Amino acid sequence: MTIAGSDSGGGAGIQADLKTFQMLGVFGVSALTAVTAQNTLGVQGIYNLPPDFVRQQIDSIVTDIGVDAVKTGMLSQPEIIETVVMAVKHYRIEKLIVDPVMIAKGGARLLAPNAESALREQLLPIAYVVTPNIPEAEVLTGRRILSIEEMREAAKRICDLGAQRVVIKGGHMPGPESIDVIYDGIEFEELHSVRVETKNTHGTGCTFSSALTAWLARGQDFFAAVHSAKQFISAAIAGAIPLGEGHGPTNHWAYMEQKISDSATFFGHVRP
Ligand SMILES: Nc1ncnc2c1ncn2[C@@H]1O[C@H](COP(=O)(O)OP(=O)(O)OP(=O)(O)O)[C@@H](O)[C@H]1O
Ligand SMILES: Cc1ncc(COP(=O)(O)O)c(N)n1
Repeated sequence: MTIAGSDSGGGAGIQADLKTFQMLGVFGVSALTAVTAQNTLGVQGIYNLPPDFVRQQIDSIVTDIGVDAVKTGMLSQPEIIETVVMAVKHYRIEKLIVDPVMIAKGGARLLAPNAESALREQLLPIAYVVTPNIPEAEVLTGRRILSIEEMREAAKRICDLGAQRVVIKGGHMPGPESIDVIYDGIEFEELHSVRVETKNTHGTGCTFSSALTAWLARGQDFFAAVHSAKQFISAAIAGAIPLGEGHGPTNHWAYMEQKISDSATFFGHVRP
């Protein structure tokens, strides 16, 4: 399940999450927190849903269909965070993947400033894994992050805040490689990938965290799931789609296309 906002542009938010779940063979369900009028140029409008109605959607899903893993994206308001925290505790959801979405690429706030403390103090302590980008990790820890060493220190601090595991995404750190730091509370790992020169990176964070959620739902262990999610996002960025005038979306079917062309057979037929 994804608990997140709708991106009318289809590259981020609920739409990115459900497309990713589908590509990875996971049945996606959703609880919407907000509806955005959004395209590749930015966010033109935000309509928050009432917290009670967010809870109602979660109740409808969990009491009937059930969930193997839950991710959160845009949570917008402190009241929505409190509602999600209560529901996660009530249903004893263990695999909670928190993507602490704060600010969209174009600069629009997707989390009210007065919701940051609720995210830090209430949501992080119940997270199985948190996936901040560098600016989000800076807000969560209150420290600047300018190096890999500082990414590691931030990961430790985020675990000290109560999260069980952390992936700090390095997309915002300049350099020829995009380096993510993974920490499970005991061991660190760094994931390196060649930085693709593209402006079409709308939705990279949502897509990465939903791929991670899908692999965790499928039962992969933490480090393996992060590696698999990285493969998915790397293919999606390499094959990103130049739609619109601004930051175009990543390509949610690129990973599967790659897998199909890598394999000699497709649906049992030998490829020509
Ligand atoms: N230009 C790039 N080339 C290769 N990998 C990238 C690039 N940009 C981001 N990534 C990778 O994409 C994933 C998402 O990272 P990123 O830091 O962009 O998340 P985000 O900031 O939450 O996304 P957004 O900027 O869309 O809000 C990470 O695995 C990161 O290493
Ligand atoms: C509804 C919504 N949710 C999240 C994001 C951030 O997306 P990302 O960090 O993946 O670019 C967004 N732009 N819109």
